[in-house]
Amino acid sequence: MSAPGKVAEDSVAKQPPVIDIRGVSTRFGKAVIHRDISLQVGPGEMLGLVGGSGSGKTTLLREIVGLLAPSAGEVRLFGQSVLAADPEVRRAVRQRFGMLFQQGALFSALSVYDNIAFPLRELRLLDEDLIHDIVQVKLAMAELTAAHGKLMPAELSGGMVKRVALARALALEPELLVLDEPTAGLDPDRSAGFVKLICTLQKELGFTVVMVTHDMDTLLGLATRVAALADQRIVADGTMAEVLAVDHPFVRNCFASRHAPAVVDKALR
Ligand SMILES: Nc1ncnc2c1ncn2[C@@H]1O[C@H](COP(=O)(O)OP(=O)(O)OP(=O)(O)O)[C@@H](O)[C@H]1O
Repeated sequence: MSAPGKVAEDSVAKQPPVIDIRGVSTRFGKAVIHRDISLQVGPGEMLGLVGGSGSGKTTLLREIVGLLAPSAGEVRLFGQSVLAADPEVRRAVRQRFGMLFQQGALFSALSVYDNIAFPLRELRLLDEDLIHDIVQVKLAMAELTAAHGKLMPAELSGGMVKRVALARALALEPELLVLDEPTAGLDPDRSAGFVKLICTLQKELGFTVVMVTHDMDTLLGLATRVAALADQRIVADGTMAEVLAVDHPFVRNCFASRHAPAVVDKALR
């Protein structure tokens, strides 16, 4: 008979990874973007995906959330295929992650309130009183007030747009947050504030994060693990210190920027 602690450990060990990318290859016409990529991300991890321009980072994020089918291989979220044939399975998987993509951050014709309420209304399960209460909670989580709810997206600063998009991504209490360049277009102070907000919420709510970023401060502030995409594959994957130890031209160039000393110091501390 196994000890009670052993049973608990076994059940944790059997949890499927939150993201399971298996043998993914991507082609657009003759261009090969990914070649046989496999990558698993476990609960609570915060993975930063880095790579040169055009290396296929956003494409991989689109495949993770099921917006694009890989040419070969499969992406599973929470143990289920994101492109499952059964629409009920797809819907259930869809409700377990939130995303914040660079393009189309908010619906410009809807108020802040209605943007955040949108995924809640889509469920067709909640009455308007409950939706109202949830929207207020999400506004507060994103450090916004009820008054912000009345504004239209065009009336918001860049930082506020990001916060509203984050509030909307968190509306359904996702277990996974997918972020494409979350701090792009923000000045360093706003960027640092947004990174801090995501970190605080992740500590409170425990969601898993996968993020694409070019910004070293964002990477250092958020990622507990880094994967580098180059030559159509993952050429480095691990802690920042482990990635820095990989001898690959992209890794050397990427971290040989003006930020390199800070990155190396923080990673190796
Ligand atoms: N739908 C598509 N049809 C054809 N080619 C595409 C499509 N989507 C992306 N590509 C091409 O695939 C390559 C990878 O694009 P992707 O946007 O994933 O790169 P990225 O690493 O995110 O780049 P960046 O850092 O510049 O945003 C690019 O050459 C792009 O032009």
